[in-house]
Amino acid sequence: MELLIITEINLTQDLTKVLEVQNLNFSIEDNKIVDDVSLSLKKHQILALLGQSGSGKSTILKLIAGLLEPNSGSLLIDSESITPPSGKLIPGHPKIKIVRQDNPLFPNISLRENIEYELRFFNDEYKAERVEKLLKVTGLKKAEHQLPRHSSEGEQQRAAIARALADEPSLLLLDEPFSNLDYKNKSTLKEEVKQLVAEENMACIFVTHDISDVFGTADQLAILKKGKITQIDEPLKVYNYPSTTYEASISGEFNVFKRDIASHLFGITTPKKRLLIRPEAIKISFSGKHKANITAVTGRGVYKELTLEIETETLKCFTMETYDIGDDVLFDILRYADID
Ligand SMILES: Nc1ncnc2c1ncn2[C@@H]1O[C@H](COP(=O)(O)OP(=O)(O)OP(=O)(O)O)[C@@H](O)[C@H]1O
Repeated sequence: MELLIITEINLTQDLTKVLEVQNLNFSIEDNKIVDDVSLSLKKHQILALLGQSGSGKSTILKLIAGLLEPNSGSLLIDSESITPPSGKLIPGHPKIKIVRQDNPLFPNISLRENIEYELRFFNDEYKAERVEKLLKVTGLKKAEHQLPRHSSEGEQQRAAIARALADEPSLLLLDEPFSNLDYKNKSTLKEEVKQLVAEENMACIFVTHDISDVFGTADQLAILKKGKITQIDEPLKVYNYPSTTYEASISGEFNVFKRDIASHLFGITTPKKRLLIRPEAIKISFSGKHKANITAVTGRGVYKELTLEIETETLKCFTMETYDIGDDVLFDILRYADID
């Protein structure tokens, strides 16, 4: 009978769930820094945390890593409760690794030796095999004997990630892993992180200020405001259908119109107070339904931002085509979001 009950419990457990955060709260004196945060992550999933500076992104990572003790809430890793750091000699859970910008590599040993150091308690055979694999997947084989100070920012960042992965964690936490990298290094590292998360059978949370880091990398995007998650969903859903102008402004540019104006100008009836339109959702074409006049053209690198005037309203859109101030254009609205 007892055996039967245990089997039933195991069957209801989601074995792919790596992390479960429930109602996490953290304050410093009266200042609420993390406010009732809940989230969960399965194996192979990547979650991005995006929010204004000071919205609590790094603090959430530190709480999950066990570097800070929450005031309340619970954390489960691989369905096991994590003990908060108080009284522990080494804080944190061995299956959770965090890479922060302020925990640099050991300066006087090579990138390879930095990774090997994490594996010092393992036997030589496993150590050699693991280091080789990590050097390969992080693209560091050529740079393995370099000292950190003789290595590029990208190589140092990759070595810090490889070092964190040495001991096969279930969850990798990355605090702003892509900042300070040039475009090429950034896209390489983003691809490597995705590959590592899949190959190493783990989950990952990364913090960023830049929405472009999120697309193509993260499966889920959480927007933070004053310590609270205000929206969490697939990145494109958050981008195309932000809940409020806060989520919209954190993730890009937008146009917003009051309900009656939207109905009058575009014939769109929103059930909410306002209509939000991303500049990319406006398509200029000869068969467009709406007519506007171009009042400004601003260069934005490879594309241009056009300001369109319709009656007394203006609306911004992006284009790769050449237009001049004063041109009349026809356009369609491909997508919009209803917001309060
Ligand atoms: N040790 C501390 N003492 C007092 N306030 C703190 C401490 N650590 C963090 N804070 C405050 O908590 C808030 C959240 O900080 P946190 O570093 O988590 O934000 P963040 O979203 O990661 O910001 P950024 O994007 O600028 O790195 C900030 O207002 C910060 O000033």
